[in-house]
Amino acid sequence: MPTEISEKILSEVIKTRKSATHKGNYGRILLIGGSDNYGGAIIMATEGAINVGAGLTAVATHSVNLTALHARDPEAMFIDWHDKGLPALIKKMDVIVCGPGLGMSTMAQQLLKILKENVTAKQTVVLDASALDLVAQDKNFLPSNAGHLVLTPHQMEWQRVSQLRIPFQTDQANLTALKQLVPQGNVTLILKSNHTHVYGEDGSVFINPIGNPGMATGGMGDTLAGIVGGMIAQFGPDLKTILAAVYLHSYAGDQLYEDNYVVKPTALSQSLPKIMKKYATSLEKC
Ligand SMILES: NC(=O)C1=CN([C@@H]2O[C@H](COP(=O)(O)OP(=O)(O)OC[C@H]3O[C@@H](n4cnc5c(N)ncnc54)[C@H](O)[C@@H]3O)[C@@H](O)[C@H]2O)[C@@H](O)CC1
Ligand SMILES: Nc1ncnc2c1ncn2[C@@H]1O[C@H](COP(=O)(O)OP(=O)(O)O)[C@@H](O)[C@H]1O
Ligand SMILES: [Mg+2]
Repeated sequence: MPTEISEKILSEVIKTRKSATHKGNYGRILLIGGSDNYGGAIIMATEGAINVGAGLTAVATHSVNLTALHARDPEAMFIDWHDKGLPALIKKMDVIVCGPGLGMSTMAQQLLKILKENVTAKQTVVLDASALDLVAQDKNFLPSNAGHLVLTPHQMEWQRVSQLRIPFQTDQANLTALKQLVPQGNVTLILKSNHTHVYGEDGSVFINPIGNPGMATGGMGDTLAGIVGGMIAQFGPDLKTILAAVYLHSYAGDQLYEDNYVVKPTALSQSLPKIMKKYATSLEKC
């Protein structure tokens, strides 16, 4: 039986910031995605990362998205995803989120190749959306040389990757498929649904008991990918951080659903700093 994630995970993971710190202490994250058709996806992922408090956020996307990105989120740095400086930038990051709005083009495939060639064991890679669809087409796209991998498929994406049709996605079958996909085991699977399951490196299984159908809106998963990446950038790649990110996303969604028919992903992101402040546990002041 999976263990229910509970509210206490938020105060366990979210820490009050010490005075003697700077942006360099809260992690560097790069988000790769946003084709000329799907710019909104990478912007929503970026808003997730910024609003959970990633120290430095950079975005590699199609140049057509630059103005919209900076108009909404001037906190984010931008690099054209064709830029020759991308490999060097990847090397500087703690976390790389790849996939929201990436698309399936030759360029998208090239970007996954560049990611795999430049990522190291010190880094965490979060793969979402199109990046997972490309892995489903060719397992060689999986950057398994990263220190830690986090996969965030919805059930249909997981069907494509694992070859398990949705009715057959039981916990046991999912764990077996995950082991086949990443034999070295440095992977966490966030299998999204109305009650998301999380599969840890050690074979542990968790279920998210909260969330609501107001969250069934395009961009909600892109936002989660950014939240997961931003939380890992700042609190480290432990399973607890990942569970807190999943819970926080749904908790924020539930707060908004109390008096909204639909939960807009951008509104969810904007509500995060206030919620996190409430759950921050005190550290000794320095
Ligand atoms: N504003 C934007 O730019 C947006 C861009 N998006 C991007 O569009 C690309 C395609 O992703 P999509 O997910 O839309 O398309 P997919 O075709 O990969 O999956 C969506 C379909 O899967 C099925 N499905 C079954 N179980 C599901 C579950 N539990 N959750 C969700 N879907 C389930 C549904 O029929 C749904 O229509 C990705 O790159 C994605 O990031 C989407 O994230 C939506 C918003
Ligand atoms: N009915 C629902 N109940 C709870 N959570 C939901 C519901 N529908 C969607 N969600 C959540 O919204 C997110 C949707 O992710 P995804 O399908 O990848 O969206 P997108 O690709 O459009 O950004 C997931 O985190 C999922 O758990
Ligand atoms: Mg998605």
